[in-house]
Amino acid sequence: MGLGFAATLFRQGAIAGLTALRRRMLVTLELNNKDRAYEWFLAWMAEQNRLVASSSSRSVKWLRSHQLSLETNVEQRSNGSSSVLFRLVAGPGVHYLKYHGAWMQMKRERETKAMQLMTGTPWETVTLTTLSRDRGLFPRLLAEARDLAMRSQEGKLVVRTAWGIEWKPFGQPRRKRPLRSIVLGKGVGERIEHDVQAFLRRRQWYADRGIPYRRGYLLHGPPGSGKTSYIQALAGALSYDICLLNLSERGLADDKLFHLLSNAPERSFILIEDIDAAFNKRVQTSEDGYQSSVTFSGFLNALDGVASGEERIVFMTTNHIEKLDPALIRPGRVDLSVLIDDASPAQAKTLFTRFYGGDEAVTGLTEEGVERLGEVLGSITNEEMQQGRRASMAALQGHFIRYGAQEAVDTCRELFVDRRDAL
Ligand SMILES: Nc1ncnc2c1ncn2[C@@H]1O[C@H](COP(=O)(O)OP(=O)(O)OP(=O)(O)O)[C@@H](O)[C@H]1O
Repeated sequence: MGLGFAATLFRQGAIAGLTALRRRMLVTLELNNKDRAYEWFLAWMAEQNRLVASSSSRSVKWLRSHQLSLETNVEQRSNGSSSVLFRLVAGPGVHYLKYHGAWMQMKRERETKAMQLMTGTPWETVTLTTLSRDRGLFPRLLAEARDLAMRSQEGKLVVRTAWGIEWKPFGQPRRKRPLRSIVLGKGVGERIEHDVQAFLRRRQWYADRGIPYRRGYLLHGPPGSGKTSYIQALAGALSYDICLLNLSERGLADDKLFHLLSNAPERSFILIEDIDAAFNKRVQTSEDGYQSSVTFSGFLNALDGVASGEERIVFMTTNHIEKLDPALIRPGRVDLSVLIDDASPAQAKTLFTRFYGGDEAVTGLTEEGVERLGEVLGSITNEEMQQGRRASMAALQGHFIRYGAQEAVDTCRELFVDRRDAL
């Protein structure tokens, strides 16, 4: 009996001792996939896996990951083409690494029974454990992971879409499009750009007057005139992201919409395209007849939002401004409304020069081509244009991609078609 008692006492003592030792000696960090740092950390691990294999990692000298998961991404190259990339990330299980001389255990766990209600993805956690007493180790590691994530987005445009009540990146960050590659009517682009810049400079002015710090823009005009392209290029030029909101998305309801608009990531434009299709009868119906549960008044409420000091910039586009409810376009919801029209002869000429100007083989032709293009376009009378004989910038772009300079000029008149039904 005495022996048994002593053995139990010893066991309990050992357990308590071990727990105390673990508490004193081990430092643990838990990350879950609700946090942005979670993705950054996994990407950092994947990168270290690659670097350690080629002995070029500066901070990690040793890494063993036997369980890997595959992540497939599409990357856009600078010439516009894209390629599929495979990335091996640390899968669920235990991994070991040596970071700045300290051994660490990394454990990735996936909760299989419970899901995140709004997004339908399983809960995941990563637990990092180390014996090192250096308290700065984890912050340093996370900062490295964050910097790596930021570097991979530098010079790129991140487009996010709503995923439940969260904004998640849609595909890989895209190459930014230069603002000057969008050729708009005289002063049109500058007007929008200056307005946005003036708004961004006046945060304090809004705060002093207690006005909600938000601004709404409506770009209207025929299809293919560059509305969406301009907004994306402007976001890129100002190093903003785009949050693309589709109001006819299944499962989107007033409360979720309100949450999404109130919790958009900082430095992002919220872009709502074809707003006329969404609410022209104050009911939201998608192509297959599905009626979204977003109501018109719910949408207006979400646009107005809670009066917080958070910056919010909303861009809406439409082909049919006349179909919009006046309640939607009143100041406060739409502060600047701009017409982005079909190609004027001047725009067509600028686009022509952009296409063929840098091409050595046709440089001689370019000036002459622009002249001739001007003549051809000039021969389309104002009356004809008013009758609807117009060409969209998208059509001109397609034409210039298809033909050489000479042929493009010779055949461009046929681009000017009757677009009255598009207007
Ligand atoms: N003003 C422009 N300058 C240069 N390219 C243009 C311009 N307008 C359109 N394009 C080209 O045409 C294509 C379609 O443009 P975009 O989607 O921006 O038009 P949109 O006005 O938003 O059309 P929609 O109203 O149908 O959404 C893009 O590839 C873009 O490069």
